[in-house]
Amino acid sequence: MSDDEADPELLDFLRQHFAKAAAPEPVADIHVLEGAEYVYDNAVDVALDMRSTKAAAAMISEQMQKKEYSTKTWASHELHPKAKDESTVNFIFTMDLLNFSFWSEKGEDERFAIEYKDRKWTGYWSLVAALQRALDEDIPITSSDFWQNEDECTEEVLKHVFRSCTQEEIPMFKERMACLREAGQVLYEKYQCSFTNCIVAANNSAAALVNILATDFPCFNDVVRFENRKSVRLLKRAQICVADIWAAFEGEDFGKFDDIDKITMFADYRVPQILNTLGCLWYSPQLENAVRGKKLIESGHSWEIQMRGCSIWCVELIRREILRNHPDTKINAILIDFFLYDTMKEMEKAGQEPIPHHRTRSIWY
Ligand SMILES: Nc1nc2c(c(CN[C@H]3C=C[C@H](O)[C@@H]3O)cn2[C@@H]2O[C@H](COP(=O)(O)O)[C@@H](O)[C@H]2O)c(=O)[nH]1
Repeated sequence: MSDDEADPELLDFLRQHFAKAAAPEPVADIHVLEGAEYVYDNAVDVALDMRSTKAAAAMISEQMQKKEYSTKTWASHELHPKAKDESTVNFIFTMDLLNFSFWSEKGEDERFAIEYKDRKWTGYWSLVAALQRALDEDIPITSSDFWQNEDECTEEVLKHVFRSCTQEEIPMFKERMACLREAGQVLYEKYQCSFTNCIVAANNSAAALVNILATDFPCFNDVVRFENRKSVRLLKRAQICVADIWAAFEGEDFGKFDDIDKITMFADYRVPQILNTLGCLWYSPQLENAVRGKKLIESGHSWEIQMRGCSIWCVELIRREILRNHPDTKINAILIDFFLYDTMKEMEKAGQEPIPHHRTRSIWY
């Protein structure tokens, strides 16, 4: 057994110990869907088109079957870690701490990009490439001890980790450094410096792990106030972190969750774009003009919340429609989301973006 592989007896002992010590209140839910439905019911600038949503469900179900889309697809991505051990858990935690706001207003050749394995990587993949490159350079970028060590993990070292091969540096560098410092501090204070202890404390509950992330790590607490009257939990990075672990471990070992289907779509800036392209999401003329004009939409603006909330609700309706036609399907909101994101990236690569994604700069997605 390699050092990294978890000893089942030790895991059980830790599970018992942490399950008692740090068990959050019995978690019924992550309360994301109810907030998304509220936003959908009260949205005036975004609407769902049911006919297109039904058609999308049929297309997605058929395409996912054809491509044999499953949790295995996650590790098939060239840059994603393949090892089924603690090093991958730490990689995913680091990655999803920083998995936000890669978009740029510069052209394809000037935008922030990471050079790795003789290729230029942009967007989300630039983050994954930067982390892999740092590990290749023996920089312990996925270690929370390192993040906490201000003598070793200096701003200069982090600038080196995220150095661009263009003139544009990574967006929100300072916020990313703050996320690492904060997470390192929380892991030190509450989880013996290891994220795997958060997984053990969640006791095989995806909802519990999402709530641990949202409660104990402020930079994961993606909650908005919709039109000053309702607090809505969107929890995009907390949810995608749990989903990435579930997919990377194919639902086993560190990725074993009894309630994984409580996880919703991850409200980012790519899936709303493809849902709009598929005709599922409709924008009011003012909103459509703002998106097409690549206007900056402030984080927390009603338009932004309507696009994010209605996207979560739309993917839920797609999931229910697929389940209605295929009662024994394994397809859940996570796999639908992963499929839609990957499909949108293929369209982007082919230069087929009928409408841009919306422009909001924030650490939440
Ligand atoms: N909803 C959703 N959002 C996702 C992803 C991913 C990548 N997940 C990988 C894991 C399994 C999948 O198969 C993917 O290969 C990144 N993002 C978000 O998109 C934005 C980056 O966009 P761009 O700058 O164009 O790369 C940014 O907000 C980032 O947080 C996803 O899957 N779903």
